[in-house]
Amino acid sequence: MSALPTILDRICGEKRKLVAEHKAHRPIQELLNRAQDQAPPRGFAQSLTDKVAAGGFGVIAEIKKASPSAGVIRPNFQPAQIARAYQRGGAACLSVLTDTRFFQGSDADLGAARSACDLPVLRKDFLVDPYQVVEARALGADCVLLIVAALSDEDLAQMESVALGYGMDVILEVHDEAELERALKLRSPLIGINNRDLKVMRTDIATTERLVPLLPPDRVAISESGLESPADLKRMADVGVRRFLIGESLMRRTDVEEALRVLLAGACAG
Ligand SMILES: O=P(O)(O)OC[C@@H](O)[C@@H](O)c1c[nH]c2ccccc12
Repeated sequence: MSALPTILDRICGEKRKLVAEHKAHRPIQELLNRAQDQAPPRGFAQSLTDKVAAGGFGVIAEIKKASPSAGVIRPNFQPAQIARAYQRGGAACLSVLTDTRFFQGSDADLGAARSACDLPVLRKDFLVDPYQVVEARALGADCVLLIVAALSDEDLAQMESVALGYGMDVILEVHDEAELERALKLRSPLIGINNRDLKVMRTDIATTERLVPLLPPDRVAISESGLESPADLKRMADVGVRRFLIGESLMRRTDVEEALRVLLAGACAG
């Protein structure tokens, strides 16, 4: 019995073809050399922890022009400007969508955002091959996201070890109990609980509330997707979660610095 392909299957299928093309154009050795030439990663997990230790929230603010679920989110899209505004607004880290086909992002967006500020940057893409992890470091990325639903245990372990070998941080993204169990067999302490089900694109922040009690004490949760208001962040803080990945609700606002500042101030008050 074969289930219908999900959106995640489609995206990852296309990604595999793209990676094959990239490999033909740019041999891995060239990428390895470029990755080797990069300055060391800016501490991504550390930056989140610093904000939390100071009594605040660690926000990974996302730079994203469009998404499959929402279409175009931000028509006037200037990654460098947004990066600086996010930093001024209190972000701990940035996430930059580099997928072109579904999110209208690019590798160049990551470079532009990262060189415009001092924040550590997550390369947000659908990684299906270790080649893309090396590519991420060659682009200057400080962290990669590995989507447990999209990868075998072997691929996860291999890609994680390449990233950790470069001193990058790794977010292991899960959406349910079975995926969490697989993530816990890996080494990275950062567990991204995606409130959005990438198979059907439905979002419910109760997902974080359900999964976070299952995390052992040596892992830290990052609640991802669908977070919009100070009340949402307070609800997450009530179950002990103080690290967030926030995109669309900020990207829809003209002044993202003000939007982030207001969100954080509202969540910290009362
Ligand atoms: O825009 P939102 O709802 O605030 O969500 C941000 C982020 O969590 C979301 O973009 C995301 C989480 N995991 C992903 C994996 C691939 C692409 C995108 C994502």
